[in-house]
Amino acid sequence: MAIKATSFLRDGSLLKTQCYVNGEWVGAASGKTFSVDNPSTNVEVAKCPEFDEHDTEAAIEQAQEAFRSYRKTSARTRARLLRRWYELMIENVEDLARIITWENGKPLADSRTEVNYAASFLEWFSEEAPRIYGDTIQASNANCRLITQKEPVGVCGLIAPWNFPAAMITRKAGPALAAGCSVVVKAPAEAPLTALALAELAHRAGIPKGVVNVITALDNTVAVGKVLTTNPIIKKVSFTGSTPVGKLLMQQSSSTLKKLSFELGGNAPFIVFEDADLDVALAGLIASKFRISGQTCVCANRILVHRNVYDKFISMTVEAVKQFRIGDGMAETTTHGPLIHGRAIAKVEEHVKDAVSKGARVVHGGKRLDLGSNFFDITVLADMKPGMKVGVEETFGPVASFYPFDTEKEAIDMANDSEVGLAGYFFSKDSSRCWRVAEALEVGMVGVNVGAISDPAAPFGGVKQSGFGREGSKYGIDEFLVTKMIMTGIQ
Ligand SMILES: NC(=O)c1ccc[n+]([C@@H]2O[C@H](COP(=O)([O-])OP(=O)(O)OC[C@H]3O[C@@H](n4cnc5c(N)ncnc54)[C@H](O)[C@@H]3O)[C@@H](O)[C@H]2O)c1
Ligand SMILES: O=CCCC(=O)O
Repeated sequence: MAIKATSFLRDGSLLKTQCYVNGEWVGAASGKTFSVDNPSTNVEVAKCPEFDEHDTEAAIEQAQEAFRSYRKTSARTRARLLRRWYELMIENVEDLARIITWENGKPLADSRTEVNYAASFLEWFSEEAPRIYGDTIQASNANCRLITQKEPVGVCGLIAPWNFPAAMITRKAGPALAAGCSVVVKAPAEAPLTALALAELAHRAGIPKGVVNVITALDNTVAVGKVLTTNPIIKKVSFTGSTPVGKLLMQQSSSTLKKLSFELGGNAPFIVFEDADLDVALAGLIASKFRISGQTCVCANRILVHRNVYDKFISMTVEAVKQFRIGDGMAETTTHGPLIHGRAIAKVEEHVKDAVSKGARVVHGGKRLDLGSNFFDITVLADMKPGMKVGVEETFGPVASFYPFDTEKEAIDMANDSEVGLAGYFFSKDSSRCWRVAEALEVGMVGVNVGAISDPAAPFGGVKQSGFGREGSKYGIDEFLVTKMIMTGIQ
């Protein structure tokens, strides 16, 4: 039974439960809906439309129509629209944060941080929009003049995950709109209300109808994804999510050779050298490992600690996690909330059991909590060994697993022993080592003596099976642009 949100939102009209297509709020043609549940309580918070292939195709066609005129707007106009969208997010931080916590479960403080982070991508790309440049090139033929100009790639399909239901959308929609593209956003089924609230703010910001479209689906996710990756109108797919789904979408997108950027899963190494400042390393670990209970792609997943400081650093970690307050994300005192759903809990539980069965030691936590079906205790595992599932797969939960090492080479080899390469962190006071290790790590992003690396100014993305393309930064807009060469013959 859906609960009324107006009781805890200042502006109840931000809670939208229909899809946003061509500037209008619409349901699925079939009338079907799916339910969105609060992970803290498992209580249904809303129902959203179950879009199917036909609904999706209609949204894509509207986006195509909008693209024809939007691509011709001036960069300054697009900058102002994005700026206004940004300002509206900032004016509504509290309501947006509450919607995130309601459907995603993360503590309110984390949700507020996410809204500010998400808005920062709109601000950043409002500033990038007027700074799209081409080149003047010396043609080989003296009778020709050669320039390049950047053009918007076209209608984009944006597919985002539930763990950052605001930021993973603005990090794509911001550069897409700045470049002059229109978008069809497939909101995550677990947390679609945030995306719909963002659409409402885009509407209020005056973004022309059809430029931003937000659609929802649960059971039809695969069918909707198939349309977004095969429909010839879509020229670009930007996907953030797991590596297995990324592989499927890449295969599907090959049928029409779409431009792609894929932000996929991670398995971040976090190395603490003997010469590290352990207090700094601990602060970095708490920020990296336990942010939204370990459900981020850049979470430390394998904590490699020099044997001489191994026991001490584990004790320090246990003392720190004892201060956490696990509970319903809506309570201001909560520091760590539930996991997103039962499948996430089952995976964490399986990883812990697997590690223990192969000789790992549970130093803290290790089990479900009696707070609701989606709560798992903050867990610290010691004596980890290669081959345990925690080290091989992305756990995506509150499990800190510690591996001892003896030499720098051993640490680097262990860190690089992964199919994926998104983020990596290490802590050391030796500046030569800092350069050596930063350059040796096979990842797209390195945190040196820092555990929080997310910044709209920084290029975010991975190598290996963590995907390709960069979001944020001066590079993020290129993902939504194509280069046109114009050669002019002169008489
Ligand atoms: N690299 C990054 O920037 C980044 C950021 C956040 C999350 N992630 C990754 O995302 C994963 C967690 O998110 P998730 O559980 O939502 O991932 P997921 O891959 O299951 O889903 C991501 C999105 O894709 C949709 N989806 C799933 N199957 C689809 C299909 N066949 N066609 C079209 N869409 C489909 C989902 O509904 C969701 O909207 C983790 O692996 C995490 O590391 C990566
Ligand atoms: O989950 C991955 C994204 C996290 C971030 O951008 O900080």
